Amino acid sequence: PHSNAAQAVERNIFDKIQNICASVVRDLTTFGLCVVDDFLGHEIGSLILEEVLRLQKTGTFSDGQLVSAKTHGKDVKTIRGDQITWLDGKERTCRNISMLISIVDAVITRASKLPRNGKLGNHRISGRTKAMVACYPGNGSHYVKHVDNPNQDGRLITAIYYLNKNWNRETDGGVLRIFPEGEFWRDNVADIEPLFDRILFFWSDRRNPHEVQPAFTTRYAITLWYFDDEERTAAIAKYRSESEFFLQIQKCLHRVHEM
Ligand SMILES: O=C(O)CCC(=O)Nc1cc2ccccc2cn1
Ligand SMILES: [Mn+2]
Repeated sequence: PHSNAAQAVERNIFDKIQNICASVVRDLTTFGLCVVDDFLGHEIGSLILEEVLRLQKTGTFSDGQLVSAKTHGKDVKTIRGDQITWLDGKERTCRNISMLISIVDAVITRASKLPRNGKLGNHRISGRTKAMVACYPGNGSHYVKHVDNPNQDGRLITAIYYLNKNWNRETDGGVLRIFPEGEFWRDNVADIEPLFDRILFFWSDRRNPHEVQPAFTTRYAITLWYFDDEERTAAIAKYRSESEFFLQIQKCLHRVHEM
């Protein structure tokens, strides 16, 4: 049996998760996005940051794709964009990142099962991608405006956990600018600073085009994408039939060459 103190802590965490789920449902339904600050607390956030820094030191990050920085329309130099690595959360060396993943899983699962769960009510969520750990080197690297899931690949919600202590948008840049569609926003944008221990949820589809503005300090984030069951199943079936189709074409072409 737990001590009273442990029971109090457990109840506190449970209440916290309940409140977060309620705000995820309310804010996704009303604004198409939801920001939660002080998600895990300073100690756990710092442990996660340490693991990410260790991953970077051990060179598991891929080299970020090259992006050309344009000035007055001329390609002045190609700079490295974000460096990324994918984790399934079972790695022994990333226990704290694994804990983050299971907590976000719990929040999304519970939010999608709450009664009166708004627009989440139309979806069954039972899967997600691996966790993508991203690092912007801070050399002015940015991410061009895009939609995460423009063509129904199954991804419903993007969840991004930020790890950047003492971030100052004036000097460090790196703001995530979302151009949400929907009545509430009209022509306004949502500028999200990548603050330490902040988590952001938003619909992954065309409702939320977004860009990362040039970052001038190293900028870390961990992203998870959650699948809508139906859309994901359809996307896999479509992918299978398309690759079948291309295999058939290849065989025909191959036969033509042999003739
Ligand atoms: O770091 C942020 O604030 C968000 C950055 C961001 O949008 N990253 C991102 C990264 C992606 C990598 C591969 C495929 C699609 C992707 C879509 N979005
Ligand atoms: Mn994106």
